[in-house]
Amino acid sequence: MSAHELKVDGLSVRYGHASAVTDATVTVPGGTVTALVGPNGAGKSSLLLAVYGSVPSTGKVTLDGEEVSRLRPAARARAGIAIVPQGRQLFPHLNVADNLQVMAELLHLPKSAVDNALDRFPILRTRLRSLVGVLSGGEQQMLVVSRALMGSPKVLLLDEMMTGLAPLIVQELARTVTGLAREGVAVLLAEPALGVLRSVVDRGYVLVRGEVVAQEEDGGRALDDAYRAAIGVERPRELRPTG
Ligand SMILES: Nc1ncnc2c1ncn2[C@@H]1O[C@H](COP(=O)(O)OP(=O)(O)OP(=O)(O)O)[C@@H](O)[C@H]1O
Repeated sequence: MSAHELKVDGLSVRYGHASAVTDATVTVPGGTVTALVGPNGAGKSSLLLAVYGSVPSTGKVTLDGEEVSRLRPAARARAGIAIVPQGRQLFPHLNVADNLQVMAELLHLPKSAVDNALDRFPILRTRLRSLVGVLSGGEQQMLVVSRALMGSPKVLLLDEMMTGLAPLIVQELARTVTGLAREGVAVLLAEPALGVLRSVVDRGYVLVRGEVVAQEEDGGRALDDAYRAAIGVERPRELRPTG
């Protein structure tokens, strides 16, 4: 698969008179995991939602050189942009299969798409008829990722995907995300702290008060340092290089 590329150029999001994102320029090349880090309220979700088209914005979003900024969310999804939203946004009173079916219909996919979506996380096959509300947090997140992957997206936006999950689940999801990036998907993950994701992140941006204040190309550890410098927090002693 060839590598895809998402470009966000001069993107701004306003809610009434309040500015959530100001003139953000971010590139997400396929083949790498790109992170967007910033404190709570920095505008990470707003930027991701604007790329997906579910909040209004100004600026330009292009996917593989084609402008998608004027498309509605369903059309952007069909163009290849997928999102794992913060808070998951599943239908808790529908079962696993029906939650996937809803996305299959949105993307105009054949019935077999539901079955294919389960290949990444086989444990979900054993839960097909379970109501989503009774799944564990980890299973729900696997379902959200499976749902996002149904249309074989070119761009995957992940909003605080790891929050509140057990370390083993985080590792499994991180492996999946890295694999997708290596397949050429342009992966952008937003987190308020990288934590264990430091080791899977290749490059990224620091967002503070809606503005991109730093860009880092040298991996998650360097991005973490840039983030700490931007918000004026020192790295804990155990994370500092020795010697
Ligand atoms: N629907 C909305 N209406 C009005 N203001 C909003 C709305 N959504 C977000 N905001 C405001 O926009 C700013 C950016 O919020 P956003 O959720 O994008 O940040 P974030 O970095 O994702 O934060 P968090 O990590 O807490 O989700 C915040 O000041 C927030 O209060």
